[in-house]
Amino acid sequence: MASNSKKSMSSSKGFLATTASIAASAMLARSLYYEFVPEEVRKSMFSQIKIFHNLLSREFSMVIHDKEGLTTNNVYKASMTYLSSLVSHSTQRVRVKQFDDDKSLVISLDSGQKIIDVFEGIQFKWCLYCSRNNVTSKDSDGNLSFMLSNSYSLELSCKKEHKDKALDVYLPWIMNWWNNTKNQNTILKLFLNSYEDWSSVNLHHPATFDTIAMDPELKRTIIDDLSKFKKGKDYYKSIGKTWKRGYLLYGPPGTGKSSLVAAIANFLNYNIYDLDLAQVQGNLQLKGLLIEMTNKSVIVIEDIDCSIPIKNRDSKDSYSYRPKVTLSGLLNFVDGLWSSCSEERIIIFTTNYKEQLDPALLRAGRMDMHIYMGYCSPSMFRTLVFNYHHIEHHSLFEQIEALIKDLEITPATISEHLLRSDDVDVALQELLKFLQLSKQEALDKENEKNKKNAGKKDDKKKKKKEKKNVKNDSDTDDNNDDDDSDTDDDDDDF
Ligand SMILES: Nc1ncnc2c1ncn2[C@@H]1O[C@H](COP(=O)(O)OP(=O)(O)OP(=O)(O)O)[C@@H](O)[C@H]1O
Repeated sequence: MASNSKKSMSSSKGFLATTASIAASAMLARSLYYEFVPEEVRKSMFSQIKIFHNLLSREFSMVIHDKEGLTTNNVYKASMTYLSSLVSHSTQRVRVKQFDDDKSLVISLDSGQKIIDVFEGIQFKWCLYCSRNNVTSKDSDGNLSFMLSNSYSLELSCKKEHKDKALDVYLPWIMNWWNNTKNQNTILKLFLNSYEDWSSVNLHHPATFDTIAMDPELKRTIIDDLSKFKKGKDYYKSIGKTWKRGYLLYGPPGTGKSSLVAAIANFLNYNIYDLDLAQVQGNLQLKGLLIEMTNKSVIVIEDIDCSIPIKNRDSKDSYSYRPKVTLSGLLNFVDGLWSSCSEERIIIFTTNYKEQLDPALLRAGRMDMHIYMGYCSPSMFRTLVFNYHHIEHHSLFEQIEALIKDLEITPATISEHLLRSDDVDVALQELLKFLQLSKQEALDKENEKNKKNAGKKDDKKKKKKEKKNVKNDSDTDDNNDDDDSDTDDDDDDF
């Protein structure tokens, strides 16, 4: 550990300066807090840290592991959340990890990286360590499989003379800070995978069920389904099912599938894990990513038809394809044993081509709801106008809606036109022109097609006629031949 720490010191210099100034500005608030640390917080805190007594060193240090068995250690959570609040002010790139049972954001530093926090004039050094452990698991057939899992620990150290301050004031202060901040509203996160890690950005997608344009009845059904799911902990337990739900969103591009995913996350107040299967090296890594995800999350795999080889399970061709993640690996991910290691999750697949998916993915019970996102209807148009211009009536609505009924226009295209001007009259005029033009183009195409078809029909008729004529000719010839032969015969007879 010591050599690791030394290595990382130099690389974190710029960051330390930022941290120090933040720490100084937080000082006043701290002194108000730490006097009110409840006794039970202090007691449970001491059970979660390991103190090291090194008689030869002039430093005091303690280690806080991320987990005790399967439960995440609260002191670790609090410390990491606190450190992340310091780090989030710096510009350095960090990886983000979130804890299982609450929404507190945690930024995990690179292993070995140090943070120095100055508290009441005392320097406290924090260092994060990561170790890889072998985890053994058994599948339903009793086969053993092994995988590597990361475990983290934080080391806190300071001069020996400040040991009491660290244990009696600094750590309890952090615990108290955490208890006070964790109930505040947090910003949702969008997690993206790169190989075996997740990184995140803030999710600021404004889509809600109010702004999604879709069939009102279908919208109500989805909202009811999600509400039932959210309150369903006991229900899922009573029926012996993992507390999760699967949705398949399908339809042409630009009909709002991604927007619906964001609306679902905003509705449930869940983070989104946007799983890119192309980044995953194999089924084992997929399991690893699954384990890293937290409860209360929406997992989305976009364009599932492009992500996984279609119908690859029985096909001999699958050997030549060699997919990184196989269909069976994905099915295990969706509802295999490993998927039950967490709860309160929504899994969403999106596709433009539902008919191309392997039936195994569509099987009843795997994806609980199949939701079709279609072309814009008049009622969807009204939702979009209201979103962008906050109006419910306009003299052009009737004309526009009549055209929308006749055309296959995506909500994305309508949105794009509505956004072209802040002036609703201008925007709707432009949209009307565009729709009229589209209608004209559609009519021209139709006419062209009809002409072609008519041409083909004429050709066919012509060919039929020609064939008939040829046949008639040959029949006549045959008859003539017959006549001839008769004559010949006659000749012979003669
Ligand atoms: N049903 C809808 N309701 C509201 N806005 C929509 C809808 N469909 C599309 N939009 C608008 O069009 C944009 C693109 O739509 P979105 O990305 O959600 O479509 P998609 O179906 O996921 O497309 P793709 O299949 O290409 O990923 C959105 O940002 C949104 O502004």
